[in-house]
This record gives sequence, C-alpha cells and structure tokens, in this order.
Amino acid sequence: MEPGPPGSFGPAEPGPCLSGQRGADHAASASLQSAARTEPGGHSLAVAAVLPAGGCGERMGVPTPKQFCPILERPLISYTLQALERVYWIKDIVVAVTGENMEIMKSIIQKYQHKRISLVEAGVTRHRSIFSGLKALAEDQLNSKLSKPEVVIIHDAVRPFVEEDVLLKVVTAAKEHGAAGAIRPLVSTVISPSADGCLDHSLERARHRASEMPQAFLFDVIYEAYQQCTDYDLEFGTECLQLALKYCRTKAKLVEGSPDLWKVTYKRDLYAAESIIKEIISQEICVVMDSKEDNKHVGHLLEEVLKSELNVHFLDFKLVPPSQKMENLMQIKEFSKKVKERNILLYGLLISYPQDEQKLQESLRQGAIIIASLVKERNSGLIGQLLIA
Ligand SMILES: Nc1ccn([C@@H]2O[C@H](COP(=O)(O)OP(=O)(O)OP(=O)(O)O)[C@@H](O)[C@H]2O)c(=O)n1
Ligand SMILES: O=P(O)(O)OC[C@@H](O)[C@@H](O)[C@@H](O)CO
Repeated sequence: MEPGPPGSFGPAEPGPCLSGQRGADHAASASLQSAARTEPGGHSLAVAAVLPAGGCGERMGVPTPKQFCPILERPLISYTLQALERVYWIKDIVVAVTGENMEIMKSIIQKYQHKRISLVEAGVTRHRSIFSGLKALAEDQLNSKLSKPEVVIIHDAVRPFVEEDVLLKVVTAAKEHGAAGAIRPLVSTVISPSADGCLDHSLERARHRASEMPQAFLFDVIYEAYQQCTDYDLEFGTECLQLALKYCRTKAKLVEGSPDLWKVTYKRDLYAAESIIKEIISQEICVVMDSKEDNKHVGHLLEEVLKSELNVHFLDFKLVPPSQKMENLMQIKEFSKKVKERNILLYGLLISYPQDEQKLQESLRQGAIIIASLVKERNSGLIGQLLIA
C-alpha cells in the first residue's frame, strides 16, 4: 500500500504527501485567486512568505528544536513548507533558521525537494528572525537576491496545517487594508493578575480573539514598522499586527481562521499533529492486488468493504498478473526496504477468496480490517511482512 496515489497534491516528493485543499471550495478559491492577484491593468500581485524557524522549542521539552521534530519520520517544518509550496502564487519562501541548524535545513530542502526556498540567519527572538527574513526581501539590502514583494505573508514554521483559502483571504485583506491576520475564538478566558498574584480582572471572552497565523502585510508597511520599532519590541513583542498599528497606524483586518491553524508548542501538539497527518494520508491509499483478471470483482468487493473501514476518499486498485512463485512474494521484502527510504510503507497481505460467497465476504472483511489498521498506524515494523486475512 502506498500513501499519496494520483489525486494527492503538490510536487511528487518522498514521504507522506498531504492531499490538496481540504474543505476549501475550488471554485471560490479560483475566484479569490484572480481577485487577490490581479491589479487594474492585469498584472499579478507579487507575494512572498517569511517563515520564522529559529526557535529552540523550550516548551516542547525535547533536545531537538520542535520545527525539526519528526512526524511520521518527516520533520515538522517540511509539512509547513509543503503547504506553502502548494500555493503557486507565493513566489518566494524565506525561512529564518539559526546558523547551527542551517545545514539541517538545507538537507531537508534537498531530501523533500522543496522549491522557492531561501534561507536567512534567524535572530535571538521571533521578531528579530522575522525582521531578518524581511531584510532579505527588501531591495535596499546589498546581498538581497530576492525581489521585493508587494504583499508578504508571515507564518510560523510550526503551524503545518495552513490551507490556500486562508492565505488568500489574508493576502486579499492585506492588499486592501495594509495588514491582515487570522484569528480564532478563545478557548480559555483571559485574566489580568494583580501584583500580589490575585485576580485583578478578567476579559470578556466573547469580545476577544486569539491571534494566530498566517498574517499578511503590504511589504512596505511591515518593513517600515520593523525598521522603526524599539529593541524592547524586538526583544519581548509577540504580535506583528501590533507593530503595524503602532508604527504605521495600520489597523489590520482580522480574518476568521480554521481550527487547524494552531501552533505546535507542547509535546501534546506533536501527537495531535501526527494524528491529523495520519488521518489525512489514510484517506488516500493505493492497493496493489495480485489477482487474476477474471477475479476483478474480488477487488471491487474489497473496495466496498474497505470504504466502510477507512472512510476512503480515493481508492486506486492496481491489478497485476498473478505472481508465479513464493519468491515473487519475497520480493516484497526487498522492495519495501527501497521504498521505505522515500517514507513509503509497503506491506504484503494474502487474502484467500473461496468460492463460497459468505466465506469470501468474511476474508475480505478481515483483509479490510488489517489494511485499515496498517494505514492508520503506519507501523514501519511490519513493512515487507506478509500478513494473512
Ligand atoms: N528566536 C526565534 C524564536 C522563535 N522563532 C520561531 O517562531 C515560531 C513561533 O515561535 P514559538 O512557538 O515560540 O517557538 P519557540 O520559540 O521555538 O518555542 P519556545 O518559546 O517554547 O522556546 C516558531 O516557528 C519558531 O521557530 C524564530 O524564528 N526565532
Ligand atoms: O509567542 P510565541 O513565540 O509562542 O508564538 C508567537 C505567537 O504569539 C504568534 O504566532 C501569534 O500569537 C500571532 O502573533
């Protein structure tokens, strides 16, 4: 079984490939795209993205900075890059990483064939890392190889579940208002403590929102704001929208974001991200059946039973000529080691299909249960093994 058969989205890169736009209406997206990117006179809007990825992930509580922590054996940041690369109208993606992680980042770009990526040195705070990314895009910098965009997206590298529709909304809004940011309803009430550690007052939750990412700005607005802001802002600030307001009197347009925009901060977030990614990739599987041509209906019966197990959006059957000898099956073992390098997990499954219809249904149901658990768990310990339903 292979994740990501035809129908997945984005460049053919190794490893779990998250399918394309989830939930966004393609027609709406197309009309948004044309509105967001064409100007009077028809030239398209130049859009770039800055991804701060220079943190150490202290709250994650592991030695590896969280942006490089593996999810299904693929670094978290690679999923975020994949999500942004899927958006063809973002022409440059500038990633800010620390000098010590530069080589790791380059190897990730190479292994997962990421495109349109430029790397800059991160700063000691998130704002300084973002500023470093903006400088790389500003044309007033000596070593700038990138052209200045009209609109720049700022998005945390540890927010992998970002879809084109919200990117389009913040870019469209930033074009009109100068700045825009995704927001979400508060889950907990915000309170203000007094100096003696007691409650001073609480904010009315319904009237407040959590500021999330992505955010977008007219490049000149946010670049000017960063150039003017104080060291205190750069050291302790956490909100880019506030910089645009404070230094450029630009009131950001707030855009309701989807629940998936959350930031991976604590270890629990990594487990949650892994479950979401497993759910995404388990909606698209490919079953290669070693079945004689005249037993095609067995494949369709298995497809029906599988759909009840996996809530499958897409199922692609490959019927291959029957394998002659047991050693052909042994080839699965060798082949599975090869494809594992591309983070594709291959398992063998023998399903007997007796003439008796009831027994046939039973073995197909057993087969579907095994396939469903292999896809959901992606247990790499079973690759190349032959399971029997
Ligand atoms: N000096 C820094 C600090 C943070 N970030 C980035 O800003 C994003 C959001 O910041 P946060 O979640 O706070 O990341 P960390 O600072 O790594 O986390 P922690 O505060 O737990 O150390 C992350 O992609 C992080 O890599 C950055 O580019 N440069
Ligand atoms: O403060 P942290 O570095 O954990 O994360 C940054 C977040 O504050 C930021 O991404 C959003 O709140 C939007 O500004």
